[in-house]
Amino acid sequence: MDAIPIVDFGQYKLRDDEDDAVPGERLQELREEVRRAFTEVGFVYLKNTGIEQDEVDHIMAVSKKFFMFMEEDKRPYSRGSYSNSVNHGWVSLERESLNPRRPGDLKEAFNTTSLREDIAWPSEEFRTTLVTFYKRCIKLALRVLRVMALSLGIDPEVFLKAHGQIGSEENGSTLRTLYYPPVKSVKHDQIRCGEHSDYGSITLLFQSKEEGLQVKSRKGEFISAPCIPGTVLINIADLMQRWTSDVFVSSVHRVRLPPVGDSNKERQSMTFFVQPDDNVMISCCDGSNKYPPVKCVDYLQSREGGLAYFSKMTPNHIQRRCFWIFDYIVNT
Ligand SMILES: O=C(O)CCC(=O)C(=O)O
Ligand SMILES: [Fe+2]
Repeated sequence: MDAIPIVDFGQYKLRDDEDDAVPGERLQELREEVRRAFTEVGFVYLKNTGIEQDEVDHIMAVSKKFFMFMEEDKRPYSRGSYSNSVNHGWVSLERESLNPRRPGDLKEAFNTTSLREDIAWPSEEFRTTLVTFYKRCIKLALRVLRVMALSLGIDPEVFLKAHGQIGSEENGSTLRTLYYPPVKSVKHDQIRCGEHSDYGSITLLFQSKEEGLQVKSRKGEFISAPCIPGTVLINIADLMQRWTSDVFVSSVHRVRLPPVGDSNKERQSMTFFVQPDDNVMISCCDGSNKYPPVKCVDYLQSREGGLAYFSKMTPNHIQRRCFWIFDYIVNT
């Protein structure tokens, strides 16, 4: 399978009146399709999830109001300025290179990592909109995780239990709203978002209609993953690949520049990066010893720039990480 499949999630869509635990038999077809997508491509479009395109468009419109603020009005909300939530807040243009061999990504982002009441938000509208959507994403993510466990023939609670504290300070799951501004000047090799795979368990991805997202197929070619209105694109992340002993694959993806002639087109997207609870031990779910057990928070920190990881990085990568840490220290 080379294309990203579209799977109908209607059997298990978010409904106000329904409990999360739907009998496994009702999900029979769904689990087979999900297994196929995640073992062969690592990405799937889910339709009929209960999250409608209007809702997504509205959150992007509210996010855009923030991205349109003057630089100095965004700066107080920078990532690094929230003492209890290091990953929460605004990430400025070119600040990150998801592929460290490339110059900084041509994107801005705002991470919602904490739902605490006592943190400052740029506006009440922004806060309620993002916090409400964060909670909607949790509900959908837990349903997807349940189907994934069923599709592997393991106890359906295995993944759910490991995400039992999602939405609290004991779990680092993050809703990221992204803004790709019109492209004015481009450095050599610079793109909107460099090649990378995500770190945690799964990612829920929502896009505006402007194309750019590409996923690396098993043949090693980048295939385009456009917005299909009304669907949610879900992908496997690295910790889930490890957890499933490489049965589910975490695929590399990127966001290319707009085609010449469309460079004034901005783009928006939102990602909900789902992670297990910080203190959960992740051991291969098939009972094998393919990878030794690892504590979730240790794994994620090593991926996000822990010292142990420095030995594997290129000088360019180390330089960027040091810059990020310096930035964090200066801002706190
Ligand atoms: O903007 C997109 O479509 C994808 C962004 C992404 O892959 C990420 O932030 O991890
Ligand atoms: Fe990603």
